[in-house]
Amino acid sequence: MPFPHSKKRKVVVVGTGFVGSSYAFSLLNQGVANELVLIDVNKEKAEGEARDLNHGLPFGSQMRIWAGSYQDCQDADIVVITAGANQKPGETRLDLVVKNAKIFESIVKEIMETGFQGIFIVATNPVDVLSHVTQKVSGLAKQRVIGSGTILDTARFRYLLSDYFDIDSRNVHGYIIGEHGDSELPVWSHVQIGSVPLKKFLETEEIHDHPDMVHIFENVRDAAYQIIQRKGATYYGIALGLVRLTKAILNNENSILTVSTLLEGEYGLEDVYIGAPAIVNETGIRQVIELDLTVREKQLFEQSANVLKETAQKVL
Ligand SMILES: NC(=O)C1=CN([C@@H]2O[C@H](COP(=O)(O)OP(=O)(O)OC[C@H]3O[C@@H](n4cnc5c(N)ncnc54)[C@H](O)[C@@H]3O)[C@@H](O)[C@H]2O)C=CC1
Ligand SMILES: CC(=O)C(=O)O
Repeated sequence: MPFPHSKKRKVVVVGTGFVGSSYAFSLLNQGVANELVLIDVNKEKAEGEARDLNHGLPFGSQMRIWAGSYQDCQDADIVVITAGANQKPGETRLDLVVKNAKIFESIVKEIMETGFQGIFIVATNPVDVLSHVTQKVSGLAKQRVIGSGTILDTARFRYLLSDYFDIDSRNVHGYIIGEHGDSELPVWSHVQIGSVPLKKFLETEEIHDHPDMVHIFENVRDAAYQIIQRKGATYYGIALGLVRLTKAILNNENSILTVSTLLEGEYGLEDVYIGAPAIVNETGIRQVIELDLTVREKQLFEQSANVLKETAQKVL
C-alpha cells in the first residue's frame, strides 16, 4: 500500500477513450481517489494514458495510477464504465443501443466474476438503457448501479440560464429529467434563481412557451449534436459530472443529483432506468426525490419513459 495512513479510495475506469481519459484527468486534478486503474480493450491506449497521467503526479495529488485488468475491480469502491461506441454526426444515442449492450454484457460479467461489490457508474450511451443492462447482468441492488443520467444536461441547463440572466450558475437551480437524449424535459415549474421562482424573473406564468426559454432548452437538448458536429465528441462536461458523482459517493455527501436510476413506483413509473433527482451517498442511491410535476411535465416524463422502455426491450 503506497499510502498507509489514508483510507483506500479505489476507482476503476473501463474505457479510456475521450470520456474515460478526461474523467481520469479530472479525478487526478481534484484529488478524489488514491488508486485509479485504467482498463481498455485497447491495452496500449490504457497503458499510454496511465503513463501520461502518472507524469502529472509531482504537480498534484498523491495517488497510484496503473493500467490494469478486470481482477483490479475485485476490491474497487467504484467502477465507472465509459467503454463503447460514441455517436457519429447525425446518430442518436439510442442508435448505439445494440452495439453497446453487447459490449456491456461481457464487461459487466467479467467484473462480477471478480467478486466486485462496489458501485457502478455508467456513462456510455444510451446511458439509461445501459445502466439497466448493467443492473440486470450484475444482479446488484438498483441502488448500486447509477447512470450519469441527466447530470450533464442539468449542468448545461444551469449554465445557459446563468449566461442568459448573467448570474453565477451555482445560484441557478433547476433540473432536466427523463432520457439523457432527445425526449428529455426541463422542469420549468421548479427552476429557481437564488430562491426566486423563474416566473418572477420572467414576469410571466407561461415559462415553457417563452421564446428565450424554448431556445435555451433546445440548446440543452441538442448540445451534444452541436458539439459533435464541431469537434467529433463531447467529454469535458461529462468528465466533471462523473467526478461530482464520484465525490458524492466516496465522501458520503448525500448530494441531490439528476442520475439515472431504476424507478419502481416513483412518479407512477415501473421498471425503467431514467434521469431524476436522487440523493447520492456511499450506499449509492439513497432515495429518489419525487418532484411535484405539472400535468404537462408529467406527460412529457411519461413519454420519455416510454421511449426508454421501447428501446430497452431490444436488449433486455
Ligand atoms: N452520459 C453522457 O452524458 C455522455 C456519454 N458519452 C458516451 O460515452 C461513451 C464513450 O465515448 P468516448 O469516450 O467519446 O468514445 P471513445 O471511442 O473515445 O472511447 C471508447 C473506448 O471504449 C473502449 N472499448 C470499446 N469496447 C471495449 C470493451 N469491450 N472493453 C473495454 N473497452 C472497450 C475503446 O477501445 C475506446 O478506448 C459513448 O457511448 C458516448 O456516447 C459521451 C459523452 C457524454
Ligand atoms: C454525447 C452525450 O451524450 C452528450 O454530450 O450529452
